[in-house]
Amino acid sequence: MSGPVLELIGIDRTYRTEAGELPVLRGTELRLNAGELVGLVGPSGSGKSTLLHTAGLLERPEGGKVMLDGIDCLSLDDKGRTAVRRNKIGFVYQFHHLLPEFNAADNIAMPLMIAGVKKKAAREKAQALLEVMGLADRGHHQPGQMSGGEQQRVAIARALANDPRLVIADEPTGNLDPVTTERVFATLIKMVRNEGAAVLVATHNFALTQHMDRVLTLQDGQLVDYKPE
Ligand SMILES: Nc1ncnc2c1ncn2[C@@H]1O[C@H](COP(=O)(O)OP(=O)(O)OP(=O)(O)O)[C@@H](O)[C@H]1O
Repeated sequence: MSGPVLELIGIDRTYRTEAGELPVLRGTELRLNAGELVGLVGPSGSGKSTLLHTAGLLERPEGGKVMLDGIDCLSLDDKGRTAVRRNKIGFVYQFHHLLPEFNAADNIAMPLMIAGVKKKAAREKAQALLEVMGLADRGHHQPGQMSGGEQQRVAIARALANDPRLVIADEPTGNLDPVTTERVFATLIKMVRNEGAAVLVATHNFALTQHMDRVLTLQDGQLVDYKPE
């Protein structure tokens, strides 16, 4: 598909708190193309999570448009937005949120089955992803039987299971040591480049930004190119 994967157009998001109104996104613009890996850095409280939640259709802004593969997502009803989220977006979080009572293969296969893929095909896809992640023989292990880095690779495989067009990652390697961080991130990059997805990664880890095509930061609610001092 040609055209940008994700377009945020004039996004406004203001939190209303007891202390008054807190504008976080102000006419924010973003365009992400297929195969593009974009980092989002900036101080705590600058609005990174708000931006990711907006792009991931988890939060509804007061103004603007979220276009995903040309679909005007905010004009959809809840059911339509949920379908777009399930079919087109993969999420990776700092803490993996794997289901502890299910093994690695089933954790990866689950979103596929929820999306209507038959069990056998979902299991085959899960196994293929485990192989890419270097975890071919770990499918039957539960998260508690795996290291932090292995669990995070399972979580990335789960996020990529339904071939998302957009991957949203919030501190995807936040709780990992530097060596595991590089390994996990390299795997994420490899998969994303192969699949041609677009990726938006919020991180405090500047070492990771060397792998990115562009690095942005939020300044007064607007995205600007990040320039190291
Ligand atoms: N639900 C909410 N209600 C009120 N204020 C909120 C809410 N969520 C976030 N905020 C405020 O909005 C601002 C942006 O928060 P956000 O979580 O997007 O920042 P962040 O850049 O992701 O921070 P961090 O790096 O610490 O995760 C902060 O000042 C935060 O306190």
